[in-house]
Amino acid sequence: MKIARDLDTLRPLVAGWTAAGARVGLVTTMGALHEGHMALIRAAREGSDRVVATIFVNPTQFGEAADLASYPRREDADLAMLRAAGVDAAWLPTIDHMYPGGPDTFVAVPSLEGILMGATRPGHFRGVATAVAKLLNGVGPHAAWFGEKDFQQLALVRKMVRDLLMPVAIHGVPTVREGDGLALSSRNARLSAADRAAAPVLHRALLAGRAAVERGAAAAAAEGAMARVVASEPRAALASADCRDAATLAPVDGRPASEVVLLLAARFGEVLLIDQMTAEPPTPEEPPS
Ligand SMILES: Nc1ncnc2c1ncn2[C@@H]1O[C@H](COP(=O)(O)OP(=O)(O)OP(=O)(O)O)[C@@H](O)[C@H]1O
Ligand SMILES: CC(C)(CO)[C@@H](O)C(=O)[O-]
Ligand code: BAL
Repeated sequence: MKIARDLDTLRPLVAGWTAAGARVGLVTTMGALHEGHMALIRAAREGSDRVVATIFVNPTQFGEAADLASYPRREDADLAMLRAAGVDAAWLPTIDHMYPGGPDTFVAVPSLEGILMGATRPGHFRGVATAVAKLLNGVGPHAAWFGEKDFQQLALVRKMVRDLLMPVAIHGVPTVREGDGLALSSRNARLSAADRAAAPVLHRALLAGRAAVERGAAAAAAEGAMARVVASEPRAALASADCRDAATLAPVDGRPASEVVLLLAARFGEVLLIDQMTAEPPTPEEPPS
């Protein structure tokens, strides 16, 4: 596996592969890798001839300096995991390479960046869109893979790529979970033992929300069902519980007519965890013929 820190190293490598007819796939990460990231790498390997993985803790998507400072960094272990997973090149850009002269030019997706998690973390998605645009431009892949756990991020990246006519396919990968249902996340390592034991309440709440949607309940009732399950866990502080149209993230009035996504965010101590699940409403009864 090649390791590149600047574009002068990365670009000739990718250009050589592309010239030889290889399809180059991309997986972007912020490091502290786990099995969720490995699922993205496996999907990228299946859909590409060469895979580039990036590790970059992007400062412009962090609101609180403390969150950025405490973000886990484990470069040696991460590189060993990428190598073992068959990644062809790891790109670890420096802050100066990503933001020469400091952050100035940004990519905005106003319809998606201020809602849901964007309301809880102002500025976060502008930073994500900007970093992803730069990583896509740096590598020039035929396709890139993102986790459904960060559902709003995936929707935002799809929209940005469509709106900016970027020649890349965006693929979603289902959320990888621990045996007790907790979605794998780099942030889980920051949970106390008691909060770690409490955190699977998010998954149970999503299952309750999905059951409500599948019974034909209104979106507000599914949101209420999720909120009640989270409230039953004293260590969890609910940040948001939403039932939205899965394709557009628009609010749903009354009973959903098509696939929805249930989105949950809750704090366990200082740690904000998110999770999501899609759900299909029951098909309406066929009118008698
Ligand atoms: N459990 C998971 N299953 C599938 N994909 C995941 C999972 N966790 C993260 N990903 C995906 O991995 C990519 C890189 O995410 P990132 O490096 O921020 O990891 P993370 O564990 O989500 O970290 P954080 O704690 O900041 O949320 C994103 O596309 C993200 O959606
Ligand atoms: C997509 C991403 C790499 C942008 O910094 C980050 O938000 C992440 O790891 O999910
Ligand atoms: N996985 C999303 C990155 C973040 O929370 O900043």
